Parts: sequence; structure tokens; C-alpha cells
Amino acid sequence: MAPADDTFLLPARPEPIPLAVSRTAVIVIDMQNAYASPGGYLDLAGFDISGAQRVIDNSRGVLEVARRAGMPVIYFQNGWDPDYVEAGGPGSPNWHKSNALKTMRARPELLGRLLARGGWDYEIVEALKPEPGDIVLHKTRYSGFFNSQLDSVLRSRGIRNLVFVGIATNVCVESTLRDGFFLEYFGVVLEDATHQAGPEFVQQAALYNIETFFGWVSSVADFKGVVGQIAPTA
Ligand SMILES: N/C=C\C(=O)O
Repeated sequence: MAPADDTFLLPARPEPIPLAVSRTAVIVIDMQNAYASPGGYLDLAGFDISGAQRVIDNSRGVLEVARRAGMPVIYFQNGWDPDYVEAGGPGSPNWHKSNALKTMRARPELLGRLLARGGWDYEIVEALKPEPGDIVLHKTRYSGFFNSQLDSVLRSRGIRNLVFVGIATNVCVESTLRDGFFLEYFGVVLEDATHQAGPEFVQQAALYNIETFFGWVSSVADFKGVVGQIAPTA
């Protein structure tokens, strides 16, 4: 049972949202070399990753105050086994839509390198490595609620509120927040700790969708400003 006094009001759009510390987790979506480092999959596939460093820098501060307040920090790594069995063959829409798989079919020299567990591309970026006590989960599709332990990890901890940072806003962040909505989780995205895959308008479109239909949009400064005031847990 959450202690009554651990609720805080997070400034957000379309309205501030009350969150209980004991029922809130920060979800770090796909902060892997694949999505945030030059030479990673997204960069090799031709996407602009110039906003990734800002996501890394801003996420560090978010995770620092969240850990100090006692919130679980849950990382996702997106990818598959090195033989890509988990990616699915031509009978899976993932085979047709994954830009990582399409890039490797176009550039066979990359086969086995992109989003393959155990490789550099799959690893969390050096500047945002998980710390002791953080939870690291694996996912094989855009949404963190499919083929993963996320729902049971959250329910076993009484978590109902999910604060998102990571990449890509319009793909894995929005997919996971949307599925969380359908599973009765309250989703908040920190807009300046996310970056899109694609042109700038898809960042705005994803934030519009989240704010209007699926959850709330807040900022790194608002989150740090409120959660940073919460006394460290024992
Ligand atoms: N995640 C975002 C996109 C991808 O994995 O292709």
C-alpha cells in the first residue's frame, strides 16, 4: 500500500498529474549504441541521431533524482539473438518493417552486427550504463510490453505510473506508452529526454498523440524540480 504522503504533482500537458513515488518507475527506452551512437544501426540506416547526445545528457539527471527518491529505473534493450531467430522471418511483419533488418539485407557486411545481443550495437551507451539496483529488460519488438517481463515486473512492485525517456519517441517510446495505457498504466514522457526516428514533425506528432490520447507530456526540468525535492529513501 503506497504511503499517503508520497504523492507529488508533476507539471505536465494537458494538465499536472499526481504521482506517488512508491508507484512510479522510470522507463529508459533503447538507449543503446544502435540508437544513440555514431556508427550504430540508426545512424547507418540514414536517420539523424544528432539529438541523441541531448537525450543522454538529460536522462542522466532524470535517473539520478529518480534513484535518489527510490523509484525503480527500468532499462530496455531492443534487439535479437545473433542468429535473428527472435526477429522473425518473412512470415513476420517485423522482417518487412524493421529498418535494422532491411539495412542488413541491403548491406550484408553488417549481418550479425545490428541489434544483436552481445554486440556493441546492442549495448547501452557508455554514458548511461545501468547502476546497481536498476532493472534491465530485453525486448524483441517496439513495445516493451510484448515478449518481455515488464508487466509482471511492474505489477509485482505495485507500479502504476511510468515516466519515459529514450529513443525513438515515435516508435519504441510511443509503442510502449500506448500499450501501457491499454494495460491501465499512467504514462508520462519527458519530451526533452527523447528523440525521434525521422523528421522533426514526427517528434511533435508523437507528443501530440501522447498528450491528447494516451498520457501526459512533461519536461526534464519539471521532473528534476519536483522529484529532486523528495527526501532520499533510507
Ligand atoms: N526503436 C526504434 C526503431 C527501430 O528499432 O527500428
